[in-house]
Amino acid sequence: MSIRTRLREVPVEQALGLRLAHDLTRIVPGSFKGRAFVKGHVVTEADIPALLDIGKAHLYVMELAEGELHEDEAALRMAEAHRGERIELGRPHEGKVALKSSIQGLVKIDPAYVNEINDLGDIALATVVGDRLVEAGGQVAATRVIPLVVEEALVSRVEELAARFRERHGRAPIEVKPLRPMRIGLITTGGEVYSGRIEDRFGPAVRAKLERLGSSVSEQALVPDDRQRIVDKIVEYKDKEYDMILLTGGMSVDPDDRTPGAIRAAGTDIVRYGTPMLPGSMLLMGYLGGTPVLGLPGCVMHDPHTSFDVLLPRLLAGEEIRREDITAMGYGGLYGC
Ligand SMILES: Nc1nc2c(c(=O)[nH]1)N[C@H]1C(S)=C(S)[C@@H](COP(=O)(O)OP(=O)(O)OC[C@H]3O[C@@H](n4cnc5c(N)ncnc54)[C@H](O)[C@@H]3O)O[C@H]1N2
Ligand code: MOO
Repeated sequence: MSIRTRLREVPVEQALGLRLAHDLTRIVPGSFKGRAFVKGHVVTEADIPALLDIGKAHLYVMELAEGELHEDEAALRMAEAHRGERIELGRPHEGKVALKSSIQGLVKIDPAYVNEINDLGDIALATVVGDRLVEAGGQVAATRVIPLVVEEALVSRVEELAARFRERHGRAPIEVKPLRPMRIGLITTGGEVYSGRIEDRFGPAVRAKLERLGSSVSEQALVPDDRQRIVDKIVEYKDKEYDMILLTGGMSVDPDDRTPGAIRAAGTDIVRYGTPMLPGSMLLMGYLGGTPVLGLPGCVMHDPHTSFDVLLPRLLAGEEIRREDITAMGYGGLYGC
């Protein structure tokens, strides 16, 4: 690629609307040294006296050749091509444009698409990992071109790939899904809690995780380690049409661990018992007539980043969790346990 954009020297008074070819420095001895004007800045009426003040009677301006784009415009056009619903663009800063979420939600980014764009060369598209929670105002990606000036054809190619993605998938390559407020039934198993030997600490922890994402526990039941009692409660909560049923306690290998068997016996289709993520490996994911049913292992009570915390935003965004989604959680799923 040979760039034909040229530098031209012009008197300051004739620079209105032209683009600075490089940063201009201002020095005030003892108090300031820094950039007064940034490379790529388009000169305005008000800038002219300020430029004369820092001793610039002539400037180098950039004359973009036909079919070439300045880095700021290239970044803006690419960001616009990638972005979908609930994504806002930042202003170009040092040639890069940020994509930020306008809400708390689930960020969707297609990894194959990101690779395809970066494989074009002369482009950086850096993103967070998709299918994760993003807070309102949180940055999910940033993009730029590498040289100061690029062929417009490169940006057009990005726009074509983005358009093709939209056609195939019915959505933009980068977007954020809103979370739905859900009503949740919580079943707390464990004889030690049921009998009052110890205070329930799982309930408050699960409530806090749900409320932070706009959902709430509608009802909580304490149940002893008795398979039939747990089954009955699951069926009761299904009949009450809660959006999701969560169970805590008894998820591992002790003789008193009745919860996975009870979830199965209630008629739940088990997507997977056991999740390749640490912490949270003993999590069970299933569906009972379309209602998500999860068995939550002990670490969910005290650890802020478990397999439950990864799956919850997806469930609240209304996504169905499949076996392959659980399988994929192992790569990058070691958080320390
Ligand atoms: N040999 C193995 N040991 C453990 C395994 C395993 O697979 N093999 N799994 C480990 C993992 S991972 C977890 S997590 C823990 C606990 O799993 P459970 O979900 O079965 O938890 P419990 O045994 O029911 O309880 C553990 C601990 O937490 C207290 N607890 C439970 N519920 C409440 C509550 N609502 N409020 C307060 N405290 C609660 C309970 O009394 C126990 O002290 O197992 C590992 N070990
Ligand atoms: O499932 Mo355990 O909760 O990994 O620590």
